[in-house]
Amino acid sequence: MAQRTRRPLIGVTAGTRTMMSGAWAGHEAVVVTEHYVRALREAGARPVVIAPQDEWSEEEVAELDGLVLTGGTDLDPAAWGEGALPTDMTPDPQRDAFETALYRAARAAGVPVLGICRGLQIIVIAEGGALHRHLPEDVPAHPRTGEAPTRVAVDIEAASDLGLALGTRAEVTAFHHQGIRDVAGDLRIVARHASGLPLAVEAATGSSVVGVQWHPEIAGTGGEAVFESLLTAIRHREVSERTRSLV
Ligand SMILES: N[C@@H](CCC(=O)NCCCC(=O)O)C(=O)O
Repeated sequence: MAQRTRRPLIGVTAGTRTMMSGAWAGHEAVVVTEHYVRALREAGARPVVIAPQDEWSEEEVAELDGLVLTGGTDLDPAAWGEGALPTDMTPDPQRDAFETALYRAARAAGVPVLGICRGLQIIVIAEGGALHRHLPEDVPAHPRTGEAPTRVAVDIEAASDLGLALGTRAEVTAFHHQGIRDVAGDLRIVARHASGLPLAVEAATGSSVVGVQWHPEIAGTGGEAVFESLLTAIRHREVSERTRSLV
């Protein structure tokens, strides 16, 4: 086993899917694409998959160095006071509640958070915001990104962690049919598409929170800098905690 220093421990959330074949057909499986694990490993981190069937205490979340909220199905619109629509993907309220609790515990503990696609939407709703339910109807000027992974251009605030990581304009891979309608709480919009649709948020104060509507974990899409930015936030936290303990 290679001798190495302790890599930052980053929790990676997951969804569930029913096994379709084999001895365990009909049983639930924990699912996360390997892209997230590979992207974190290549950034020098130690990814640990967090099963949505589990329950983590605030103390256990505080043991993490970072948290990545991953992509997946639509959120339950009841969370922001709306009803079901025919365009909705089947929500997973248990996963919604679990990831929202993880996010809140991470924020309380000062653990840096990166939200990707659905993960960004979990952050927006947890902070009191709301989502467009079906972009082809709600923002017709926005490219159709719900049918297949699609390359789109995004304009990024220079004075933001994402701006430092990616510059003020980037081409990214998007795969979503819902999007940010309103942000609230401690979030600020730091990136938009030319259609006007917000595509990324960051926390205005406190520990690092970055949420992107696109998929930086997909290899060859230029997303590495987003994961390096998470690792930088983790290092900054370690240094500030070490400095605080010396005072
Ligand atoms: N359902 C929401 C979020 C879309 C999303 O997270 N897509 C990625 C799915 C693949 C993965 O698991 O990463 C929407 O459509 O807006």
